[in-house]
Amino acid sequence: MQGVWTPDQIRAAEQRLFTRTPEPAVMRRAAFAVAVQTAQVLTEQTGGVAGRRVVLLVGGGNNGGDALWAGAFLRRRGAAVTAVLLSPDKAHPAGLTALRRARGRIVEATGASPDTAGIGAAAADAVEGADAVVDGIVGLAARGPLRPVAAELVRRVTAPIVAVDLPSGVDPVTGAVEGAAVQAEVTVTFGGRKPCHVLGRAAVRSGDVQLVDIGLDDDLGEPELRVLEAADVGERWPVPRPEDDKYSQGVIGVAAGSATYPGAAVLAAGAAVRTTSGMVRYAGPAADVVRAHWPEVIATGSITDAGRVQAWAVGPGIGTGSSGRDVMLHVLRSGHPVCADADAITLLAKDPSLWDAREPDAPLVLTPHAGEFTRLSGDELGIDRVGAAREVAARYDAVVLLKGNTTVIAAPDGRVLVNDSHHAWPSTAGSGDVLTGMIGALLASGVDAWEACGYASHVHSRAAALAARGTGGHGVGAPIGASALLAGVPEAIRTVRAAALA
Ligand SMILES: NC(=O)C1=CN([C@@H]2O[C@H](COP(=O)(O)OP(=O)(O)OC[C@H]3O[C@@H](n4cnc5c(N)ncnc54)[C@H](O)[C@@H]3O)[C@@H](O)[C@H]2O)[C@@H](O)CC1
Ligand SMILES: [K+]
Repeated sequence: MQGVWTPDQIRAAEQRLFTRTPEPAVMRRAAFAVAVQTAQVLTEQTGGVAGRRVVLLVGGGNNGGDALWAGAFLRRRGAAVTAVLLSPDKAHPAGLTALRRARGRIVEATGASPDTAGIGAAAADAVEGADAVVDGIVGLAARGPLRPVAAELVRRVTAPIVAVDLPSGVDPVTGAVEGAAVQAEVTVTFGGRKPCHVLGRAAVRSGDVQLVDIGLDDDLGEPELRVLEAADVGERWPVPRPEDDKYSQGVIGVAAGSATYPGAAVLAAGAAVRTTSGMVRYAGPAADVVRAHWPEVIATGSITDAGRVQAWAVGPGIGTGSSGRDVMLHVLRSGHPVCADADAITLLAKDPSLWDAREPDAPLVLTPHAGEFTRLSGDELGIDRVGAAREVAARYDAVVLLKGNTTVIAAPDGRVLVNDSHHAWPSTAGSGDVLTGMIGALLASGVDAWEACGYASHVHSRAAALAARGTGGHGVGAPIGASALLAGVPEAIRTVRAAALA
């Protein structure tokens, strides 16, 4: 599991670190790692470091200081280094001295012979001719979109960029990207990942995130967000043990679909079949169609005849009328863990009396997309998706899995898991029905609700990528439907289990 800390948490930890290790020593360690990564990028792209042209974009804070020091280290490897200063009077003094001593070149962004955008000729030439760029414009202190000169320089870069701490132009806390922002090849970050490395478009802008140990670990405290790695998921994925039988692994009930729209039922029930080896029951008007697709599912027409289950997956395609409401009453009164999706969420949002049917201690998972989330919360979903999911999770005492390119999974006690798949293959009709079946099956096998959402979400996006990219998960990929995603689930489970065993 990877931890993610807010800039405030990182700064507080840094202050404690500086009582043991002097700040300049910490900065040099950070900058050295930036230099190593830049050398690697240069070698990959141009076959070497000596004689290659490196441009440092240097803002007026310590982020720029890191870049200047990195430039001094790169001079020792023979690179030709030009620092472009965005705030010449605020540039980090010790970093500037180090670069000068190493015979780096220093120019001002808005220096002599400016062009129509106000960029000086020397800076414009340097950026245009660079083999690699180090982005030290702004780091933890970033506020709002990039200022115009910085934005203009970033737009002009065509060389690969190594971002210091985070790609300039993204919001460190929310991951929002408004206006120009660096698209990094690699981001070298220090002490702990920050939210922008794992949230939304900023995660994509970060490229490959390299975490450098600067000695902060003991001072960081509880992370703000957590990210599951393949091995975490594989380690805990339920598989049959020698002493197991079909009942001991959990029986899941699926209440989804309708006679007119049986697809949701087929997908959710099929997902449950492929997620664990326990038993799957289906209750609803699509029983015949479900049985025809999945002979292993015990299907019945009415929820009252469903038989014993250990968890329910409910909602996709059940409608928002009185029969859907009856289904909701039944599953909420059962006292078993429930994963409520789609129409189940709409029903809960429009009919608050349904909440009274819920057994107070039974875990409830809500898996809204943005529109359903708005119905639940009563507010438009803004940029702070993490805060919004946390608030709704606490309000309803439920685990909230907020769908989107970055999936946010908030527990009622405030813990948040984030799943950013760095691709969008799961965004296809029916994909949510598959996720619901997967979460339900994990709940039935006794996995904690918050963790079940994290595991299912991770495997779900992995399955989509495998399906889109073909065997082995490589290549450019082609659009998939939810059935293909579902077919990718077993291979996705194999890959996470292999990671756990490696
Ligand atoms: N404190 C330390 O010794 C360490 C700090 N580290 C570095 O220090 C950074 C934080 O340094 P600072 O607190 O000095 O702050 P930053 O360097 O992040 O930013 C400060 C500067 O950016 C400008 N700025 C803010 N928003 C901007 C925007 N939207 N467009 C353009 N410019 C903008 C500010 O006016 C200011 O000049 C970290 O990100 C990391 O790179 C690392 O060296 C590790 C150790
Ligand atoms: K930066």
